[in-house]
Amino acid sequence: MSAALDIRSLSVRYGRTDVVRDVSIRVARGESYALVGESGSGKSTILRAVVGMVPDWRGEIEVDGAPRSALGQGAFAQHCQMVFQDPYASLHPRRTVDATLSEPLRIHGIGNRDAQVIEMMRSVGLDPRYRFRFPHQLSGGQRQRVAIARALMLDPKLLLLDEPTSALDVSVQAEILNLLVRLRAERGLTYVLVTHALPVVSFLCDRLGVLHKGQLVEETGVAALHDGAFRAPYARELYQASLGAGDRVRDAG
Ligand SMILES: Nc1ncnc2c1ncn2[C@@H]1O[C@H](COP(=O)(O)OP(=O)(O)OP(=O)(O)O)[C@@H](O)[C@H]1O
Repeated sequence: MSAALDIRSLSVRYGRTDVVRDVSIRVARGESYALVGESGSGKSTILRAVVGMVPDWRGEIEVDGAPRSALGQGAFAQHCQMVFQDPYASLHPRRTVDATLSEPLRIHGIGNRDAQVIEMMRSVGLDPRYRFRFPHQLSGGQRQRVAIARALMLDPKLLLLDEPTSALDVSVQAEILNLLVRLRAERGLTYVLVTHALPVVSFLCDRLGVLHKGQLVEETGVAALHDGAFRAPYARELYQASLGAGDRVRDAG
């Protein structure tokens, strides 16, 4: 069976600098995979390459068995969507929740939009009476629920999550993480998550890849976050630095 996401020998350059070097990652359908590593290691760049937001890249990217380049923008949007760190920046300030959620349906010529918007709002835990509110009239957590809802409107199976909770208050982070766990189970989603927070990885993911200076230095199951069984020295360092944080998120989650 083809993978949800198959990245082979991906390299990305900004100007003359290689920021991602020869990275291969295969994420199975229904799996939740985390990319971790220090700031600037190239995590977000990999997600951006998948969604076509970097100009200078080499390698192969397949989504659901189809080469990224063979999927037009419309078809790609039905397979894969990205959720960004800051929902305030990623939502149009002058669009209501209704306008934001109906737009993908309108672009794709999908009818029955009112009912679908209301159903999706319920599905992400947003009261439908917020339907005609603007982003500034919502809390941070509600805004991130709108961003997640927007990503799901076309029923894609692959979600790329770029630090989806790190811009939120700690109390709200747990709510959004729980929502992501529930949505994955209900909809059979595949996640690729970028984060600095290893406790979030334990909570949400099955497997993780450790990036260091643009290279994938280790891939392992999340059990390594409990027993510390990392092989690569850099991955061990990252794990040691995170010790103690796990209990806090497990309690919150
Ligand atoms: N548009 C851009 N132009 C030039 N360099 C960029 C651009 N975007 C990112 N970079 C550089 O590419 C490298 C990788 O950035 P990237 O955002 O992928 O890292 P990251 O691991 O996601 O970091 P963080 O955890 O801080 O978000 C960094 O050195 C960054 O400065």
